[in-house]
Amino acid sequence: MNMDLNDKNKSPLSKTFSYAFSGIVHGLGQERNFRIHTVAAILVTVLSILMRISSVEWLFVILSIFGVFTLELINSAIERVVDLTTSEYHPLAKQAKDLAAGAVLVYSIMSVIIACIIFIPKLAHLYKMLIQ
Ligand SMILES: Nc1ncnc2c1ncn2[C@@H]1O[C@H](COP(=O)(O)OP(=O)(O)OP(=O)(O)O)[C@@H](O)[C@H]1O
Repeated sequence: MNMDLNDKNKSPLSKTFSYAFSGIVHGLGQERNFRIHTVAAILVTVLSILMRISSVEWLFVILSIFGVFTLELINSAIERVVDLTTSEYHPLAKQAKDLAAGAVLVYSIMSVIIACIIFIPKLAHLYKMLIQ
């Protein structure tokens, strides 16, 4: 409630940004999966720089990284809404959480496929050069 009073002087746009930003910070702080995605994103970014990937490849890497983060945030939001609705076991609560988790998994699988398409040929080429 105090936060709402303090925020009265802010413009609606800056409020929107600050709420969205606090959601991201909360996700990073509270969600284990979010931290795993952050480590993976840093590793992929470093590998992309080292491998000097093309602009088009960067677009796919960026879409993969931001897509997983976005879906993970939506998944966390759905988990909280479900928990707010019921603390009892309910088949629909299970379906809602499993569907949201499934969405993250589907996108993560796509991201891994993209990473394989981009990096396996480059790593194979590097390996060939090293053993020659
Ligand atoms: N109220 C509920 N009713 C029925 N099943 C539930 C309920 N809450 C959770 N579950 C089941 O337990 C699983 C784990 O739920 P939980 O809320 O612990 O999320 P989680 O998988 O730990 O998510 P994360 O690791 O991202 O925090 C859900 O995917 C769902 O199958």
